[in-house]
Amino acid sequence: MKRVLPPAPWQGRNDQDQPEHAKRWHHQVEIQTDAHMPIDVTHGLIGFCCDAGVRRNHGRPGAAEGPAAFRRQLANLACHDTAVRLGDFGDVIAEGDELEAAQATLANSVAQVLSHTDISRLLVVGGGHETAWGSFCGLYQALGPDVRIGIINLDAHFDLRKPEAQGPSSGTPFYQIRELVGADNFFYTCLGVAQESNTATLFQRATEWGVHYRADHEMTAAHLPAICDEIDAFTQSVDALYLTIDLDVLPHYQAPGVSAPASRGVSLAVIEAVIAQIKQSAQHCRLGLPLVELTELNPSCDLQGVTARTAAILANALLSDSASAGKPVRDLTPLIERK
Ligand SMILES: N=CN[C@@H](CCC(=O)O)C(=O)O
Ligand SMILES: [Mn+2]
Ligand SMILES: [Mn+2]
Repeated sequence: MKRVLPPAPWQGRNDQDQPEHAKRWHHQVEIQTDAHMPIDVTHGLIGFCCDAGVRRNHGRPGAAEGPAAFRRQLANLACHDTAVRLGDFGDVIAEGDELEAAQATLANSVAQVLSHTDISRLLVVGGGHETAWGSFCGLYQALGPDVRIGIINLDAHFDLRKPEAQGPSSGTPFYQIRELVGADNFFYTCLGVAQESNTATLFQRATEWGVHYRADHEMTAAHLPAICDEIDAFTQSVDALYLTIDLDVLPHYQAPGVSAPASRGVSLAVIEAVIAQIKQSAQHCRLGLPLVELTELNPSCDLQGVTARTAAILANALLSDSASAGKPVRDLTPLIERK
């Protein structure tokens, strides 16, 4: 198991017309070339190159290539928040079926970056949703067991499967997290659940475990005021937020490049509004939103890079404060009457 520097340089357009006002993300990136040399950045990025979790969950492999496709798309997006300096801390690469070792390396990398840098937010990109187990363990390691971590998962799936004989997979991370933190410290909300993609067993488990969830058809613009209130209430019961986004929460035409594309899905506009609300609510949370994540990007199933580009657009919203998705939800929904 290893952690390596980004395999390809960050490249993009260099506009000659007033270049100081023509910044793109590749201009804002600093690569950590020496693990012992601190870099002066505001945000961080770690890639997780892993197919083992999806393979064990009987899905379509290809997520190991996600971080590279993501970097290529983010590099050329215009960056309007030039205060952002994004530190690229490289990729954790899983070899073969060595899932648990790769997750442990990811956890150590996340904990190291969160504990030894001054960044306000770390983005983990890649893998199937088994990434969440590594990321969460890193956050838990960095914050300590007494900190109540609220998990917000935007996903068509609960991912509350009990690990089977072959071990954990992309379908088990939140089951594993509850085992780690204990029932009383498990604060989990799952938004965008597709009824036909989760068995009755999983719905029953979610209900018994007090998981707050919303179905995909309850995630429209008309539902945003209620969703915002729920996010606010959830945030008030925890010390820190961890937002994980499984790209299969989006409709298949917005995110075809995932293992399990959604027929219905939640629109990008609603996902962006939810992100904006989470960022706003996190300001009232003692430890904010230190960790965000984008999973299940599978370039081998993608069409014209649309899923990678969608992931990059979401990253722009997660990491920058001047993207349209950074505006308070209430400003984005002036026509919706609040209850
Ligand atoms: N992370 C993915 N989880 C889903 C995959 C479903 C599928 O492949 O159809 C799950 O295990 O339920
Ligand atoms: Mn998932
Ligand atoms: Mn999913």
